Amino acid sequence: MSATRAEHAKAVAGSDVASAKVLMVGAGGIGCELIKNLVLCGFRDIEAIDLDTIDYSNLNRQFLFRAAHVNRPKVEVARETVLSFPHDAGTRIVAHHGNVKAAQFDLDYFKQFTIVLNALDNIDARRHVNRVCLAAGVPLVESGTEGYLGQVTVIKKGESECYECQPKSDNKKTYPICTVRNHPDKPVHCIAWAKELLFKKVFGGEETDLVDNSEAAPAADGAPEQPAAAAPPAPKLELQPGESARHFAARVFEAVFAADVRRLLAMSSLWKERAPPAPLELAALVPALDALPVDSPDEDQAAWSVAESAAVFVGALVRAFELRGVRVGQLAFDKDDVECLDFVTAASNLRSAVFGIPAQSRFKVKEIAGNIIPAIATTNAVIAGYIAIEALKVLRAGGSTAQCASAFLCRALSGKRKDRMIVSTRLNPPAAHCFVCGSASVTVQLDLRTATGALLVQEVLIKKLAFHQPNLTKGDRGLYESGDLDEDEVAIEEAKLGKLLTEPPFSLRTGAMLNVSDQSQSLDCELIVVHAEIDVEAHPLGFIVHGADSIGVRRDAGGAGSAGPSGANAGDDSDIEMLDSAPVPASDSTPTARKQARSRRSPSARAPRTASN
Ligand SMILES: Nc1ncnc2c1ncn2[C@@H]1O[C@H](COP(=O)(O)OP(=O)(O)OP(=O)(O)O)[C@@H](O)[C@H]1O
Ligand SMILES: [Zn+2]
Repeated sequence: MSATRAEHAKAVAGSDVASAKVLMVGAGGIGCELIKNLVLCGFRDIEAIDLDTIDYSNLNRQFLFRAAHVNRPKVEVARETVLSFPHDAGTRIVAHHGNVKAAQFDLDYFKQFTIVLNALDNIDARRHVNRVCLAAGVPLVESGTEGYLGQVTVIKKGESECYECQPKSDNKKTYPICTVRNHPDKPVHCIAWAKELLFKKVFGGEETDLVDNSEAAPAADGAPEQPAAAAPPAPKLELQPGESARHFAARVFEAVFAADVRRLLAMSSLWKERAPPAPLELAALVPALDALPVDSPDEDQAAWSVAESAAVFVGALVRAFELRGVRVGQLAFDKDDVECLDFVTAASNLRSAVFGIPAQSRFKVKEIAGNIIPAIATTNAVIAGYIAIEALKVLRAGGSTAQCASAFLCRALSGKRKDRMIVSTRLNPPAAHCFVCGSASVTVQLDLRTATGALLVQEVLIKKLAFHQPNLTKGDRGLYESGDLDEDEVAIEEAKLGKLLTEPPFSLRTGAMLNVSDQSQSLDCELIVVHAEIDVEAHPLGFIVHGADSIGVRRDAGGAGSAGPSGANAGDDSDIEMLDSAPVPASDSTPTARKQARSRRSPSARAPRTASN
């Protein structure tokens, strides 16, 4: 935008803009565009929060960043670069490098803003900002992009639907852990195994058991089927002193594609109605191990043969040690890292060979394992433009959302006249069933014979319902506390997590009515705990949240009172999560699995820093 156009925008917007105090959350793809729009529109009092640092892969579209900025906090560089553009002399930008969920960004912090603009990439952070803005009564412009699709909407307490009024799917599929570990039947199960279990064990130093012994059927006398009962603990897969990388690779191969497969074969109950797996033998596939070339293969589009996969498996491990040395054991999967991708492709295809599943090309594995939906710079630019437009409407209406709309950027011409890329609709009113902006209660069904404090607090309250620091009470009895606690108090609260919900301090019975409150989100709601036998194949997390659940089925969507169980995809570590590669509708601003994982980094892991001019 030229200086003249900026002058024009300012004249149109008037003094509301110059006097507004605006908070932007996220300084990535959308945020870079947005902060530039804000400054050029004449906003003079801006604060921005982002927890990330600049990566090379951001440079193609996060245009405020250059190669020299790599590893610096995004938010600080965004501020510096944008202040090098023409701007009002009085423009003040405060950059906070930190997590928006950190204690310093509390209700009082949010209350000072005229408007908050989200430029985030994950549901968890969006839910948090949604809650704090509702409590603070500050209008929030929410946005998201995915590939060519994008969306902007405006949220204000009592006026419009909040971020959590409508069901959100995070586009992740979960696969039952037992299927992935013991009896895969799809390529994606093998890719999930290679990426989430084997890779983390070999490269990430995790002590994962690759076989689930609990699946061994009990024999007639009640003892588990052999050899599961006598099964040795999973061997550690680490390079031994004096061992060559090639021989280590061969040992890993033998452990996971032969010994583990024999362990599985011995669980005969698994193979009554399934074709049994067939162990592989490395010597038959790679006859001359010591002379094996270790280069990465050129072939990307066609699936490798089993022998080629075996060779790539060894080659990728050898190269990883040559290139990374002692850092093997602390690596995280990166789809753009050749060794990572070769290893995961080869390992998943070898596993597929064991179970008679078709092999996949490296290209396809990259797509599935890398959760790839390309980020498109133009989509971000269009959406950031719309965020600014909606923000201007709110300011002109004195903080009201009456003139605002939800805008959807579509992939093809759309709308009634089929002549628009951007379709807008009126804002929906708040949903009565929402436990966040309304006063509905939440019901959770779990098996009270086995459910622990950890299941209720960590899985239900934190992961499923997105509480940040939940406090749990029953009447005037405090059951669990989190947040601002000293070390001793933390130890006391942590000890409760191992307790059964039927035991003190919980002492819950079916139908118990609890209160959950979270000061960091200024949210409280009623939680009803109901005992039920949970079908763990259908609900691998071990609970069902439903009833007046904003992430279950809507009551007003036909199933009065019969809200169905919510999806089992709220970030469960006991299942394997993979992003479905299918594109999502524009109405769903979703994150990638990687991004969600990043948002779960604790605030303290990245100490907030502040810079201002
Ligand atoms: N809890 C949070 N607090 C502060 N900032 C956050 C939080 N969660 C996400 N963000 C920031 O939101 C921004 C989202 O932008 P975007 O998705 O374009 O970034 P990106 O992850 O670098 O892009 P890509 O994933 O496409 O490479 C990121 O810069 C990220 O750091
Ligand atoms: Zn709501």
